[in-house]
Amino acid sequence: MTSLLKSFSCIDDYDPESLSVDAARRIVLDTLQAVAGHERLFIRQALGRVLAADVISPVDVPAHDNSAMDGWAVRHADLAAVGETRLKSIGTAFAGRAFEGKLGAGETVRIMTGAVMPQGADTVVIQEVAKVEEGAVVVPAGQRLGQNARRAGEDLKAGAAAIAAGKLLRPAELGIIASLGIAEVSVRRRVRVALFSTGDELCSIGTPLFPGAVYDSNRYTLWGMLTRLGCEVIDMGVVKDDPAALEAAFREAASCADAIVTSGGVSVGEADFIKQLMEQLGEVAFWKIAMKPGRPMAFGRIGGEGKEDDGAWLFGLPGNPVAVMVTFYQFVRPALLKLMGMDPVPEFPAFPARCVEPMKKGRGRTEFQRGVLFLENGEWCVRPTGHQGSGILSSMARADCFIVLEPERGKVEKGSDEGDTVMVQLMTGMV
Ligand SMILES: Nc1nc2c(c(=O)[nH]1)N[C@H]1C(S)=C(S)[C@@H](COP(=O)(O)OP(=O)(O)OC[C@H]3O[C@@H](n4cnc5c(N)ncnc54)[C@H](O)[C@@H]3O)O[C@H]1N2
Ligand code: MOO
Repeated sequence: MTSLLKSFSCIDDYDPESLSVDAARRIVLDTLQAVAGHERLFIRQALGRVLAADVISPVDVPAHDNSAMDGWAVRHADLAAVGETRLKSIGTAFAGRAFEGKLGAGETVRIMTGAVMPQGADTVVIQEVAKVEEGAVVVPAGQRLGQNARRAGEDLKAGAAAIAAGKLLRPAELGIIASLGIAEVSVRRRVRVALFSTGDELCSIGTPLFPGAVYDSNRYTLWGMLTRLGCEVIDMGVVKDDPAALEAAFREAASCADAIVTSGGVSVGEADFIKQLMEQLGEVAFWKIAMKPGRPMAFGRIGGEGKEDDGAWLFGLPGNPVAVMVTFYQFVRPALLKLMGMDPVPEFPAFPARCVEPMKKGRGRTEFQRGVLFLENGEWCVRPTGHQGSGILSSMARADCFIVLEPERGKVEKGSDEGDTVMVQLMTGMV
């Protein structure tokens, strides 16, 4: 098979036993390309999709000079530098109903917010500072030329790219596209992700637990994270720890999906077949990362004979429920954003916070603890969410951030050499 991963010379150089989080993320992002398919959608359907081509503005926005405030449209040159100026009102301009005449010397027009600036006027005096006295409009000194007037094209210029290809369409972008009078846009097609859990101990909800069994929760957290990303999810259920069943599932998934996300079976136990099958059916880029939780995570490709449009990228996530979510947010989410066509793929928003409880930390690996942020005397603080075992999913459900402890860092403790300041990655509003 022609290698899709061969262009990564770093793959020859790294020690798979200790691949850093940054290196693993770089390999994933450098390997993947956006899916090729495009479709045209009405703008409401395009929410959460990625633009496939620049949106070129056919018009200036705003289309004409207009007032930003309710008040009086004036000619700045008429205003006295000192003292008051008395002007004669000659009409009214409404939004959507322009004043047709032209301002002459000493004249003003009553103007509403959004109304087209009358010919000759260059400045708007807000009504709160002007007085109407004995039929005259009295304007105090100190008005700035051009104040409260919005210029044609100041938001977007006709002929320029209003939104670039590669942008994820959020409500602000939908509004911009609508402001151009455009009803349809070209977006990348949805990314198809096949998903299955592996493990003989897994029981699906709706069936009673047999001795030693656990309910399959990973398929639900993964379905939720994938759905919020806007992927088309192909849920293939639970696959037993059996090489033949797993091989059949991989082949089926690779024939219909762009990416496959599995949970479980990536460690070194006697029923852990994922990496082995990946080697047999495709290629493995890496399978171990210097992090906790999520150390045994496999990334590679299944099938495809070296062609981009065949086969599927595989993310073999560890079975522990917290490890699934951590590896998803750290690697799978940015990878899927890249496949969706987002350019650039954004970094996880992160900032320093003071950790209010001491934490132990092993050197040599990145740890992703779960925490809750709060403000104390104007300072962002973070409290870990209790027991941090990688099977304790409630530690994740209570959290709104990851506390990221870098590889070289030891403990977190006030007064110690390493102190109590930690980096946190904000999880709220993600995806
Ligand atoms: N000798 C070693 N043992 C383990 C190592 C190691 O390096 N050497 N790594 C540990 C780490 S770290 C992790 S993480 C796990 C990952 O193992 P697997 O990916 O093979 O996962 P499983 O063994 O299948 O399951 C682990 C754990 O998670 C539960 N699980 C699995 N799938 C689900 C699911 N869909 N829903 C809910 N819970 C699930 C499973 O029952 C296990 O308790 O390996 C360590 N061992
Ligand atoms: O990587 Mo594992 O998730 O720590 O238990």
